[in-house]
Amino acid sequence: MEAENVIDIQNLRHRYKTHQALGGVTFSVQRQSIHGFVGPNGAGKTTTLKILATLLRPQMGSVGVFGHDIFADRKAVRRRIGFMPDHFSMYRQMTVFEYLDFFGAAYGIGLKERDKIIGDVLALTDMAGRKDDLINGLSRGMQQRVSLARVLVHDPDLLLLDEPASGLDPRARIELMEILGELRRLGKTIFISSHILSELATLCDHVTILDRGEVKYTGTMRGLTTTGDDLTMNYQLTLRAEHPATGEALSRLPGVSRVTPPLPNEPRYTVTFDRAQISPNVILRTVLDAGGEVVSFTEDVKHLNQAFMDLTEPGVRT
Ligand SMILES: Nc1ncnc2c1ncn2[C@@H]1O[C@H](COP(=O)(O)OP(=O)(O)OP(=O)(O)O)[C@@H](O)[C@H]1O
Repeated sequence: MEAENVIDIQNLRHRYKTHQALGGVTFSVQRQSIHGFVGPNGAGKTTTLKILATLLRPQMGSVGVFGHDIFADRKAVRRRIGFMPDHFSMYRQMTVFEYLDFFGAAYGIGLKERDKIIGDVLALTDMAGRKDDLINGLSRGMQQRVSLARVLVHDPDLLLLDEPASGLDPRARIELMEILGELRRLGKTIFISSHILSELATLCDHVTILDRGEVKYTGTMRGLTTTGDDLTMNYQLTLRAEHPATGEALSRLPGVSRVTPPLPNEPRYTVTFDRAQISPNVILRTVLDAGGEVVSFTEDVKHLNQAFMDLTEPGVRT
């Protein structure tokens, strides 16, 4: 049986001469999740990714990938990971096909099989029409896709992507996110770093926030944005027109601790409740029974950027 977690990091520490880059990092990544790894400049993201990619030896702590020790079993780990660094490597004078063929050969894939695999990864990254183009002449977004295609050539189970969306325009970024969503559907686990939490919000199901070498949050994306302790919830209720009877009915409900009155000319209420005692469905039914005409009823999530600011400290670590 394979380990439940694809990545398991326990108390990882890493120091560059006098500088402590990672100060006891612990988190895990579940199979077939898209796990965001977010932190400001100098947080230690690239250091962690390089360790996971077996390019940097961990100094203290334990790092397991698919149940293998990252250092003792590094050959077994390398076969199952695909690492995309934060910069595009050389080989710009090659065509897209030559580049992928080169890496396929380096992985020991035979000629015939290579042609098929390269065809598949070019189709997946939507680069089939560019296979004879020189890498040098491609846009940054296209180079990122080639870089991703390269990582896929040996069909790894875990993708380690260091800031793949940096420098991309909004369209290229959205297209990249769509490709990553497709890769997850194909059964891959994706660990992806970024400076920007909101950039990963719709893509990732889990996130770890790192600041100055320390984990500030690790868990579900949803857990990050629900307010306070996990049982207290806030919902925004917007009515077509002000309707005092609805507000009164909600205030009387057991489990509802607060109903903020609507602003003048804006019939929007914030309903705070304990979800151990009452469900959003019961609240909505109460509103309808009271005669309120509902325009929307949605969870009021703490804004992602605010969550990020709350968890990380000001200033850049260099
Ligand atoms: N080779 C190195 N020698 C000395 N210090 C280093 C080295 N590599 C990284 N550092 C330092 O370690 C800390 C963590 O760097 P790292 O590159 O892992 O952070 P990061 O989160 O990836 O940052 P960024 O988002 O800016 O790329 C930083 O303070 C950085 O200056």
